[in-house]
Amino acid sequence: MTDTGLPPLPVPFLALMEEVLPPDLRDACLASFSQEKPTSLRLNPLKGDPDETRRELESAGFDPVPVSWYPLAFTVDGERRRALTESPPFREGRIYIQSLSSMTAPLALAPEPGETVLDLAAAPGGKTAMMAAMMENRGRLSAVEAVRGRFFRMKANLDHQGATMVRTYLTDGRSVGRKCPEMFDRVLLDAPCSSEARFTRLNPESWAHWSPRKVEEAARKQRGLIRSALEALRPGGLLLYCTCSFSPEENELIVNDVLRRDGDNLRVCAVDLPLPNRRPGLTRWKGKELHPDLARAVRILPDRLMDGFFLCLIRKSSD
Ligand SMILES: C[S@@+](CC[C@H](N)C(=O)[O-])C[C@H]1O[C@@H](n2cnc3c(N)ncnc32)[C@H](O)[C@@H]1O
Repeated sequence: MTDTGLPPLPVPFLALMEEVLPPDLRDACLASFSQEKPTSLRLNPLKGDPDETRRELESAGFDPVPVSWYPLAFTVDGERRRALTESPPFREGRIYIQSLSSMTAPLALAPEPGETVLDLAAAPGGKTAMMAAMMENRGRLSAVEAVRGRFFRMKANLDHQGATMVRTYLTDGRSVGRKCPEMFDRVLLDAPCSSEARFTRLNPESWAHWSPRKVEEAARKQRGLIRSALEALRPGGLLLYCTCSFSPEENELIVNDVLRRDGDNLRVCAVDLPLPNRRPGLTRWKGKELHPDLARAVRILPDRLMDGFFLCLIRKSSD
């Protein structure tokens, strides 16, 4: 037990945070692991008029607070979460409860109606459904998931959200690049990861399965998935790689690996998201210089509203 009376975070994790967090923000970031965040939600235009849904939430006393960088996102008091899940807008799929960090990935990739898009690690489908809404259910959106139980949960979620354009595939994402080379305009790889950004001292179970070895296992899978994602991307297309982990081994080092192998054909692009808590990706780790383009990757630092997140937008050259 520590000052707050809450269980302490694991020591190796705290050592990692010491290295990856900017010194001036370290205390505030670490304090966020002890705080209950508000519940965030996204209005779903595929199932109802967003203005009407927002007014309905207001009339029901949820006091939705707008999020400055995304007009369809709101937060409500965390104590109202249960009531929210029992409300008609939630039951009818007109809102989706989703972390704010999670919403940044589709926004950074910015799929457009009519495009051909791949979500390579998609369950439970929150980002897939958001992309279907951004694409107005027009074009082609393929969602791949390797774990059977999660796959069927995703299908039910997509159905509930009115994401009718999505084709779902129960398969290993590492095989997709080979089967569908250069097919997609945009690819989202929200990679399976060690989920370090989900840790909360309010629930020690959140890190029960974590260890530095798990990070290495996740990194191995991520290396296979990113290669498949790049193979599936058409020349000139965009890949968004993201995780909810802090470990550079799962983030910058994964991208560094593909940039070193195929740097002439890949370029890291700037992500246009006005978040106050974003910082550049690392360009140096454990005494090793990384590809300088990684400064254009984004580390979202945890705060009282958002979980930590990593985003990297990569364009494949068109020739
Ligand atoms: C971070 S979660 C995705 C969350 C999802 N994008 C969302 O926002 O709802 C990563 C997913 O990848 C799945 N996964 C793990 N290994 C995979 C593989 N080899 N191919 C495809 N999906 C995989 C996991 O089961 C998990 O559902």
